[in-house]
Amino acid sequence: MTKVLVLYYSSYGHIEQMAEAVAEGARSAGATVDIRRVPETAPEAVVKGAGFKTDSAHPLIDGPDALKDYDAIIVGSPTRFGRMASQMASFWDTAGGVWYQGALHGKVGGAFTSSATQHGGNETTLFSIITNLLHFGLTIVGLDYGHADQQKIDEVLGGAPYGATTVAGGDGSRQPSVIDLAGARYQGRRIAEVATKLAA
Ligand SMILES: Cc1cc2nc3c(=O)[nH]c(=O)nc-3n(C[C@H](O)[C@H](O)[C@H](O)COP(=O)(O)O)c2cc1C
Repeated sequence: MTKVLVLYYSSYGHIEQMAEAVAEGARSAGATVDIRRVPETAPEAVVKGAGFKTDSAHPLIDGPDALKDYDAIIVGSPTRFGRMASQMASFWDTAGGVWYQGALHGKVGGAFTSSATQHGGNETTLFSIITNLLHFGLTIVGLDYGHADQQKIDEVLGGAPYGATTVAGGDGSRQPSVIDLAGARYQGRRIAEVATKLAA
């Protein structure tokens, strides 16, 4: 059975919700899915001062070698100054041994993100994740226009051909919408389907 890892970091829960939707989509394609977080690396004073969410039902990933156990790896991170969060980059920066072994070559990958504003850098964040994954040899699957609602313009929404996104608002009060979550599910399903086909 195809094994999918949804690996994420989330300070305020938007990416956590998107991760669950991505996982749902992958499961709907028949895959076995694990959702894992990367460790918090911000100082305690920042975590407390900025009100980061510290509780989660999802366990931490058991080190970089755990990446080898999956057919597909889908990475989610909030936007930080137009790129992935340092917490996520920091995890990948410990995976040099996995890179050296070429252990992820040919696996399927994808990216999803959240930003405060619609044009605050979510697409460049997706590409910062995708760039990282390409270095490890993953074959990237985005969010194709089969998720047709990404073309709507009558409401604020996330979603780009490069990956599922959501828009949190300047104060973080906007939650992932029905369409944003549908995009995340669609991408999860598509990635699991591609991974299953490549493994056949
Ligand atoms: C240090 C920092 C930098 C950020 N940079 C951006 C940014 O460049 N563009 C943007 O739209 N939002 C930015 N944000 C807002 C986050 O992207 C937003 O809080 C996040 O998408 C919410 O997702 P989460 O609930 O999963 O943490 C930033 C937030 C922080 C704390």
